[in-house]
Amino acid sequence: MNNIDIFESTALFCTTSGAGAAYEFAGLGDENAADKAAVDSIRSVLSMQSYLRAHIVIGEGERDKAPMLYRGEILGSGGIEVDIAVDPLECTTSCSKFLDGALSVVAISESGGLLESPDVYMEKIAYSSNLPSGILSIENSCTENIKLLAAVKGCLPSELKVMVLNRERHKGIIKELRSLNVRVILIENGDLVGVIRAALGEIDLYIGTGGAPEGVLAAVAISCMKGNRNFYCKLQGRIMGVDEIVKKPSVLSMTAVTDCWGLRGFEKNMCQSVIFTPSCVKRVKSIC
Ligand SMILES: O=P(O)(O)OC[C@H]1O[C@](O)(COP(=O)(O)O)[C@@H](O)[C@@H]1O
Repeated sequence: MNNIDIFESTALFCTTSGAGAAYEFAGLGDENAADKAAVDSIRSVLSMQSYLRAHIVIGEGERDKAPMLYRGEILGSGGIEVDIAVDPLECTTSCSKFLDGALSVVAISESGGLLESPDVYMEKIAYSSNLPSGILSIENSCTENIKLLAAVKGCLPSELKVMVLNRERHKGIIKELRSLNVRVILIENGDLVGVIRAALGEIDLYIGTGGAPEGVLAAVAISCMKGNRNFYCKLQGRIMGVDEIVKKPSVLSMTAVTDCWGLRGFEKNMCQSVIFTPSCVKRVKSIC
């Protein structure tokens, strides 16, 4: 087994375990209990590892004071030194309400491979990896980016589908999109999958401000895709692309707690995951 295979199986083990633990609380209206179950379960999986020494660089949960794996926490008793970015339960609200979109997510890289970031907000734009790099800028107005994207795609702004988190802070962006007749996909939660879907070309653009942990995890997925890495972000005043966030070959595993992006939610010890590695992107079913 090479390192990437080890990272892949460990990441999958973590997310299937986290998803199963969170699922116990799906629909019970207690976000923190669901989050804590996923956190505890992933922590115990990583603590058991005798072939990894895991350094947590992203442990989502600081911003909303949710249970979390701590940035700087070291788990596992030895072997390969790795960086881990983890969102034990992405879309906690969706899990607590038994709505679509809840996932358990873990990324693993060789030591020093992932950006270490606090759980703060990050501005993000993402578009298809089949389009040229750098045609849009996080510094442009939304209107400028839409006009540039429409010109490169040879279409009208009204033919573009743009995803935005439905938040008060995005009122201005949504107003600009409406004035251009763009089709706006307004989501209540889950910009991690939104950014990945834009990079895969399933939607034309993801734009807006969300969590930095979700941004780093999305960058890992995009670092594994063929083509251009069209994800740009602004974190604490610094503009970055995927290469500044992911510096070494990395893997990402996402397991559905509730139905999400074509993955069936956890059910009778069966779970569905999507795994991104430098050589492939695949969907897998496992028994847990
Ligand atoms: O809800 P906020 O504060 O606008 O933060 C946006 C972030 O929340 C999410 O929608 C869900 O994250 P949580 O599971 O931590 O609630 C993320 O996808 C997104 O990056």
